[in-house]
Amino acid sequence: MLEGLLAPPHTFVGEASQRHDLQGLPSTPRTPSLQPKKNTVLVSHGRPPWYAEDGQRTSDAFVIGVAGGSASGKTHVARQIVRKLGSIPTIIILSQDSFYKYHNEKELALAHANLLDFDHPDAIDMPLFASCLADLKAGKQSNIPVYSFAAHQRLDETKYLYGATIIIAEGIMALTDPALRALYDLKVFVQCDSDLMLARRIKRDVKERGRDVTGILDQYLRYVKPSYDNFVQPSSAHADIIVPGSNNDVAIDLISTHIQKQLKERSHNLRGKIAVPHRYISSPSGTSSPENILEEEVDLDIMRSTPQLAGIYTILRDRTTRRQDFIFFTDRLSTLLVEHALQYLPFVPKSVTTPIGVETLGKKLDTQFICGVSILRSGGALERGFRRVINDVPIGSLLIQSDSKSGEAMLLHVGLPFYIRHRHLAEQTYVFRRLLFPAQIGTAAAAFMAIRILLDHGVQEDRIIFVTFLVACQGGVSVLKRAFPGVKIVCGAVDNEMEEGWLEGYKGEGNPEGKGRHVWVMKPGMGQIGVKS
Ligand SMILES: Nc1ncnc2c1ncn2[C@@H]1O[C@H](COP(=O)(O)OP(=O)(O)O)[C@@H](O)[C@H]1O
Ligand SMILES: O=c1ccn([C@@H]2O[C@H](COP(=O)(O)O)[C@@H](O)[C@H]2O)c(=O)[nH]1
Repeated sequence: MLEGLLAPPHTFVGEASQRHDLQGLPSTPRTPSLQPKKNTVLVSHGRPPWYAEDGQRTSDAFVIGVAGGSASGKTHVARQIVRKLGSIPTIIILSQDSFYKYHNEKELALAHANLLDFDHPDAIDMPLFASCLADLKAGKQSNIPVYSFAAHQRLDETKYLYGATIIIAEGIMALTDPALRALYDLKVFVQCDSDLMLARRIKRDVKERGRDVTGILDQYLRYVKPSYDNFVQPSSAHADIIVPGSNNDVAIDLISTHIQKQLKERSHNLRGKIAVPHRYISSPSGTSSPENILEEEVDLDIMRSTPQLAGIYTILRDRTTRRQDFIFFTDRLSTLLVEHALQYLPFVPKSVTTPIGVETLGKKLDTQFICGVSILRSGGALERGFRRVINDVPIGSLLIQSDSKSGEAMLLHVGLPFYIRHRHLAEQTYVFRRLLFPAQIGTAAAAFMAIRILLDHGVQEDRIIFVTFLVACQGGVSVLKRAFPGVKIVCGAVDNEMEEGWLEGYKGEGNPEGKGRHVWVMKPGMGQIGVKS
């Protein structure tokens, strides 16, 4: 009995990362709903690899700090930069407003009477702002606070963010704090006339923040203007670029060009490096079979072949197999694989008393922290087996696809379970195992990316168990093990390697002239698993 195979209670706070497609956005906003949202990972066409062949991250996110008075146009500048950058894979506009401190009853009463100073640097939780920004810059996840302007309060939820190539941190105090300034690659100050800022603030706060004109003016004279003069305006001395608060298209063009140049210098082509078969495997000596090479040199756990296992694979490879049989045997195979993979979970001795009163020593699972992550869409087939073997297990998903032009793996969606999203859980779980499910390891590019994502979140390498139906390319899997030696790879079968090929006449997305397409194909005669769904 697998006692203890229960998920911890799901006390979810915060949302999964929301992603917004920027493709097709007009160059000037038409409706507010088309504005790039703050505190959300904005995705254009997917995120290409952000790590090298050795599995290590190649660079931090590029961070821009944008400061200026209230309603000077900081958000407008940030959004225009996002629009101009268009094809940048992933961007976050991180707002300092999220980091206003929690207010007690007394402070709330003052806030609603416009008697609380929100414009002093102490009103903002600067250490939290800096640590969230530092995590995001370093490619880690962050669960940032959510603040309500209408309620003047930090809410009981957080927002999960992960995976930005560029971060624009904006706020009135974005340049006042030395710890924040140290995180920026580019510092921008938006300079605007005070009367224009006041006029804009009245319009905006009435429309968007549930305020009345008298209250806005009281607050402005008491706190906003003095703070601007004492703290905000002086911080412009730290800026690399001063941008005007209106008619600022030229300045935004210059900033965008600078960012593009910086990113170009950091870019690289990963796939060309990791998809080389046999790159790290010495050539087979004598009669070594692919299975032996993989088991000995790559430390792969290939399930022992039994007549029943061979029978299942034969059915799955048979082109005449009916759809319902294919699904049935896929489920059976996934159950066998997951049962086999459970050996990597920690078990401790447990003594129980039997119905006839005899004490007997057994085992019990020594962790509650188990979850699954599927790589969509092929990994979905293994989920059923996983659910059958482990009760109530949370399963997340990653959508990773190859770019039609470059062949590079592209991350399109991250939907991770609660305790991978929260770093303190991921890091403290010394008994934690994560099961990761691609159906088939081919070039390993998607598997490589999936492992990097888990490591970015704080999951320990030796607690990642990679379960797959088929290893189809020796080169791919060896590169994977070379980069992440601690990861366990469990598979049911090994097929001959895949070949890189050129599909002549392919006409489609990214290739309108039909000049052909770079593809990976199985060598002639090889069966395919997981294509009949
Ligand atoms: N360059 C600009 N041209 C026209 N209107 C602008 C410009 N910059 C900002 N605004 C308007 O001013 C208001 C406040 O701008 P916003 O970017 O929200 O300010 P901040 O983020 O600095 O508080 C918004 O209604 C915005 O549309
Ligand atoms: O509960 C709150 C918190 C803040 N404010 C005011 O907001 C601005 C900063 O936001 P911008 O988007 O940069 O304008 C600041 O001047 C505070 O006075 C608030 O009114 N209520």
